[in-house]
This record gives sequence, structure tokens and C-alpha cells, in this order.
Amino acid sequence: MASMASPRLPFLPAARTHSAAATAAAPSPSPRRALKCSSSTNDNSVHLSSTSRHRAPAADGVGSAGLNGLRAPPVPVADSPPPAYRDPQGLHRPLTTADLMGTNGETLKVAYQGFPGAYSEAAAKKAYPNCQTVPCEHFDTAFQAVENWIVDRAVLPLENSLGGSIHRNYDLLLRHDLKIVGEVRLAVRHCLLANHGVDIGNLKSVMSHPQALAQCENTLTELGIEHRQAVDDTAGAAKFVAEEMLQDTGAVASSLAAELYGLDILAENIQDEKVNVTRFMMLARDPIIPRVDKPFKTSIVFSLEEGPGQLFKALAVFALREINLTKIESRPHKKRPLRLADDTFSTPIKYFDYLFYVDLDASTADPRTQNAIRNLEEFATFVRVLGSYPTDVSEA
Ligand SMILES: O=C(O)C(=O)C[C@]1(C(=O)O)C=C[C@@H](O)C=C1
Repeated sequence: MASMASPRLPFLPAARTHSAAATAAAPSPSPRRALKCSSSTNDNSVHLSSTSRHRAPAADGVGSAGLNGLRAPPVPVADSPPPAYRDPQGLHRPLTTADLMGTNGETLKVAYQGFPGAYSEAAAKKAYPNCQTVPCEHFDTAFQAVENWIVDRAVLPLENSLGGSIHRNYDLLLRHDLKIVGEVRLAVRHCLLANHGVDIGNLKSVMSHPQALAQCENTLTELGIEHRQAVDDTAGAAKFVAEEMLQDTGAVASSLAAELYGLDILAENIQDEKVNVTRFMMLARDPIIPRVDKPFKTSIVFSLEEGPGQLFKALAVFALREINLTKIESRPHKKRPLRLADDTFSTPIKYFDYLFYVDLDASTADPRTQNAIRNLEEFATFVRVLGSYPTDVSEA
């Protein structure tokens, strides 16, 4: 049932060296540098917890979230109030002009993973025109940046029409307590970039994000480039090729990355299929108010008991109410990876246990969705609503 996607390739040491060279300066992250995770011991890194009101992230989303994803309220701390409409105890405080300024995205700070020129930055700007984009070293850094009030939103990739799902972000959705407040689809048109004077024939190797390499696999082979190097993001690959003045290595990245890092475009539209779309999620600390007067999606995650027909039964709660499903993805239940099967045989059998991520073509403001989720909760071992948000109906 669940969609199958090619796994992300392991990063090569080159990527690590490269990323380490581009750490951020605290306390105010420059949009040209990538934020690093708070777990880093590097003195140059932005220690997210020390620069802002810290709400400790759960050690693991499933375990600490409890049944149905309920969490304990954040612990109140006695420093200046956070720049949002609720105080830490959940009590309302008066709305200020500053609160209103973010509504069109003008003053919003939006985190994305990668360096300037990454597709994720373009997606962040499509989602929140005029926002201030904040590059982050890893997906996890972007989650933490929102949780710790360093930024207002994060825009992160979830799936690509050629490469499949970005599993890491599905897993992080459970580990963190952010809400999906929107989605944005972006047409991804890859270019082959190299330093001035380098021809395609000189290229022995190409560097890029694993998804981008996967999306261009056939074309790169046809161009005679055999070796691939996976790095953290496409723009980072372009930056590295330019900074190191590599003569035998190109980068797969956007035309904007070519412009930003001074590389030549040797070939355009090199993805294996003309239509190449990545779907990104927009993340915030608080959910938006769901509506029924325009197309909405709802993303949920659940786990089930072992046994015949369990998944069928789970999906039936939506089918019986004529709720369309637009996506289903299964991921290993990391907190409970194995479970014992029913004692039918003398030798105990252990099965993998899964979490199912499902997107519904409906809003949680719709009573059908509310009833379906209530019905699911009657027999599922865990259910959490990740967000209910407007469907992106724009051109990709
Ligand atoms: O490396 C980038 O430029 C990204 O924004 C990341 C990413 C991804 O994770 O899928 C985003 C869009 C493309 O599909 C390729 C790479």
C-alpha cells in the first residue's frame, strides 16, 4: 500500500567538510549562512537554545507525545515574552501591530535547508513572498529554529514526483511538535553547472543533493559522467565546485545557484522527465484554523495492531465517508520496531511495526473528517493530526 521511494544516499566526507566550512555566526543568523543544530559543539555554531526562549524538544515524538499525540504544556520560564500571540501558559495576551505584520509574509522569517540558491529557498519564497529566508544546515535545524522562536516558519521538502518521499522529514514530523500549515509545489528544473572554461567532456564527477542526482540519473549517464558525489543540498554543491575551482567536477543545481556562485550553465533541464515537481510542507508552531470554503488537506499519522485487515479497516473509515486519500507512506516505528505476532506457531515470530502517514483530501472543519478520525481512534494504537491546511492549487 505504502509508496516506495529510493533511499537518500549516504553523504560523502566531502559534503561534511564543505558544510562545516559554512557555519553560522550567533546570535542573529545571516541569511547567507546556514544555521546549525544546537547539538553541535562548534563554537561558531548558533546554539538555538541559548538565543531564545527554549521549549525542550521531546526526546522522541511518539513516546513522549502519548496516546493521540497529546503533549504536556510547555514549562513557563521567566524571561521576556515570545513574539507571538500566546504566552507560555497558553493564555492570550493583547494582539500587537507586530503580530499583524506577518500575515502577508513581509516580516516572516522562514527556515529552509541548504544554502542560498537551493530549491527549498525558492519554495520558501513561493510559500511566503517577501519573507526573510534563513538557511539551515540540516532539516532538524530548521525544525528546531521554529520550535525555539528563531524563525516563524520552516518550508521543507516532503516528496518529489521522480525521487519519491523525503523520509527524514516524515520522521522529524513525529519527533517535533510543529504543525503543517500549508503545502507548496515547486517545478524543479536542474542545470549542469561547472567553472568557466570547463566542458562537459572534462567532467569525471558530478556533485549534488541525492534527490537531485536521482532525478537526473539517466541524463548524467548519457552525458558520460560516471561518478556521483552526494552532498547536503544542490546550492551547496555549486558553492563547493566554485570555491574549490574544481575542473573535473560539476554540480547539479538551479540556474539561480549558477548566478550566485559564478558558474557556467553547461546544460539545462537535465532531469530525466520534463515534469519534475517537489512538494514542500510549511511548518509553524501553531495550527491554522481549518476551513471548508476552499480545498483543504489533512495530514495524519497512526499505528495499528497487528492482524489481518487492520490497514483495510483504517482506510475504510475514510472510504466509508467518501474522503479521498492523496498519499500514504509507511515508516518503521522507531520506538517499537518489532512486535510479537499472535501465538499461532510454537516459534514466536516478530514483525516490523509501522507508522502510516496519510494525507486526506478534506479539512478537519468537515464533520466527516472529525468522525473518521474519531472512528480511527477507537482501534488504532496511536493517532496524531499533523495539520489541516489549504491544498496548493497553484501552478507548480
Ligand atoms: O538541495 C536543494 O536544493 C533542495 O532544496 C533539496 C531538494 C530535496 O530535498 O528534494 C529539494 C528539491 C529537489 O527535489 C532537490 C533537492
